[in-house]
Amino acid sequence: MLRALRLVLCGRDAARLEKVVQELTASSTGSQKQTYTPSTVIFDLADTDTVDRAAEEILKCYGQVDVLINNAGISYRGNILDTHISVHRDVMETNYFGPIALTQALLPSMIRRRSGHIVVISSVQGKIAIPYRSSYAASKHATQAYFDCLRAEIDRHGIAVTVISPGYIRTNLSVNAVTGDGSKYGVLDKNTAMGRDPSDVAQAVLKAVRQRSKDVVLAGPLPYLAIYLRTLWPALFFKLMSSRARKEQKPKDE
Ligand SMILES: NC(=O)C1=CN([C@@H]2O[C@H](COP(=O)(O)OP(=O)(O)OC[C@H]3O[C@@H](n4cnc5c(N)ncnc54)[C@H](OP(=O)(O)O)[C@@H]3O)[C@@H](O)[C@H]2O)C=CC1
Ligand SMILES: CCCCCCCCCCCCCCCC(=O)OCC(=O)COP(=O)(O)O
Repeated sequence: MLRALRLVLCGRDAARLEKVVQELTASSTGSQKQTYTPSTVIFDLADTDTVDRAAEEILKCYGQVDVLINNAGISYRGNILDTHISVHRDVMETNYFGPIALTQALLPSMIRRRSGHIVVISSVQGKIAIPYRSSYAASKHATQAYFDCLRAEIDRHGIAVTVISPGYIRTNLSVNAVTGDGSKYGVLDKNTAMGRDPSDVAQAVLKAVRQRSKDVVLAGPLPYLAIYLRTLWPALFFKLMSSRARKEQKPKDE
């Protein structure tokens, strides 16, 4: 039996979301799957005061949320000595407080239905911390911890939690990253440009949802090794990270 897909796309840029709606509508024309025209809800995830209202709007679209995918995020480039505390707060608002506020606002309706699936796109940097990424790695470690706690707490209500930890993906993440003074980094890093195709990552996320996986690392052998090293041989991992920090040292560090 064909199941109709009902999407609610959320973001802070109405025009950009509208473009996605048009692309999805055009790509589903003539396909086998029956797809509703996606709905949109516009809000800034970093403004946690607006998240409750956004959650109400999301629920009004189709009356329920089966799968919540927390994907929005922002990265950071900088050394800690030059980073204003407000930058750490801003990154935490988008990457941590926003997703947890939205999740908590939608949870009661899932618990009432004893059904639902919460997905969060974390990062390999939710499992290991690398130099010059302090705010970002901290926000992703916090994300990992919160959603691991949540999984344990809501399992008995029949709700699944999936944490996805990708390595580099070919997107605008590095271009949109903030620096220590809050300005935009604006550079497409080589690692990002050579990262995985976003649609491959999206397919892997859908597979994880279908399999109700709890924790998925989508990365190559080196990040995997680094994750194991951090647990099994932390002294070596810390040494490698110090050496990496020295090599990447920016003039302002000196
Ligand atoms: N690219 C990579 O190498 C990796 C990415 N990830 C994670 O993947 C997720 C998606 O990032 P990616 O697509 O790569 O990066 P992009 O910068 O290309 O996209 C980030 C998305 O997040 C949205 N966003 C950012 N801040 C807010 C906000 N305050 N409110 C609403 N939406 C917001 C952006 O919307 P807008 O267009 O309005 O700015 C944009 O759609 C992030 O959580 C990131 O940490 C994880 C590992 C690797
Ligand atoms: C003797 C054994 C040697 C083993 C060497 C292990 C050490 C190798 C370090 C590998 C570090 C991998 C970092 C991967 C980072 C990553 O994939 O991050 C994903 C992102 O979220 C990207 O965000 P960014 O803003 O940093 O582009």
